[in-house]
Amino acid sequence: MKVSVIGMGAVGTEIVGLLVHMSEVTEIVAVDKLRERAEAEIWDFSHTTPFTYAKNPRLVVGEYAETADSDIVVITAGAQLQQGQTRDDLVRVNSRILQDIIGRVERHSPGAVVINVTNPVDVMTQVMLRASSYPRERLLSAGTLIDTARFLRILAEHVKIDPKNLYGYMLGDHGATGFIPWSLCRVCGAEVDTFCRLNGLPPVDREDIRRRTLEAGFRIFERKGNTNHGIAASVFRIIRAIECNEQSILPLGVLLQGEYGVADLVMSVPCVVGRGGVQRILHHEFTPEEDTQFRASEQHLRHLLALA
Ligand SMILES: NC(=O)c1ccc[n+]([C@@H]2O[C@H](COP(=O)([O-])OP(=O)(O)OC[C@H]3O[C@@H](n4cnc5c(N)ncnc54)[C@H](O)[C@@H]3O)[C@@H](O)[C@H]2O)c1
Repeated sequence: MKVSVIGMGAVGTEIVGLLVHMSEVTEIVAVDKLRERAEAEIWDFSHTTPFTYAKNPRLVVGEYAETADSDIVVITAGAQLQQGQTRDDLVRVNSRILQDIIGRVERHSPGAVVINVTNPVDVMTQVMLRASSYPRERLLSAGTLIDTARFLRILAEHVKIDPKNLYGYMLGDHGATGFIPWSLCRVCGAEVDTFCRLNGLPPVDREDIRRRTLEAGFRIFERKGNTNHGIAASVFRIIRAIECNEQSILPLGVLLQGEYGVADLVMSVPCVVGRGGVQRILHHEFTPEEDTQFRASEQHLRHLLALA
């Protein structure tokens, strides 16, 4: 499998690291407008291969021509969030960058699955869908997978159970209007409140957990100027699901065309992910309160899209 990463900054580099050390991919191509920086990262990674037990993939730094016939293309290129900016401030500048990038990517890899990470991630994915011929199942956004990881981590601390054993998501939008559909969340098969009551734990403060989940990225950003480990692990998780045709359920940003009553908008909902990208969009009956939150996400994303 050949994976190309466009944008070798903090996030792209971390994704390449996970691919080099833990995946089965045979070729990794790195592209960045700062070519020397990408070269340095790839050379540095090449010096890990004598000591790692991974597949020793072919490592290439190149222009778009070298990405030809990629199975997966990950896009992390773009302007970085500046202190005091919201993800929403990036809309205009990143729209222009990504329209250009997706044209080049499609020219060389029309059959690839494209995973977008650049923020605001769902809106930028829709911008690229409009600027290309990729079908919605093969041009998707990392969506709320990172928010879901943060949520599960926080919930895990409350119930004192490994987060991999918990079930739940953050959905809607990777931004201020992301929400937790508690009607979907389960611990040991039980609703979270029921599990806590039966196991001597205090009930969860739902609003507090949502607030902490949404603030987690900003708290990291304030201290180190970016977030990269969690999002890179999220993208690696998507790549593995595709590579192994897992048919795992992941909350990703996908173009909704009537699902959940939403027409023509990329939003994060539970998707079945395997070979070829999003194989199915799952349907869930939200409670009235969750549905209100979902509509708030929809309105927020439509507002941002109008800025693009
Ligand atoms: N979706 C998420 O959950 C999530 C999480 C973290 C970061 N992000 C987003 O991912 C993006 C990358 O974050 P980062 O921390 O790696 O930023 P970064 O500034 O470290 O890296 C961005 C890279 O893109 C390159 N670049 C810019 N324009 C380019 C172009 N036209 N062609 C090729 N390369 C280009 C830059 O040279 C730089 O190396 C940002 O938009 C950030 O907001 C998203």
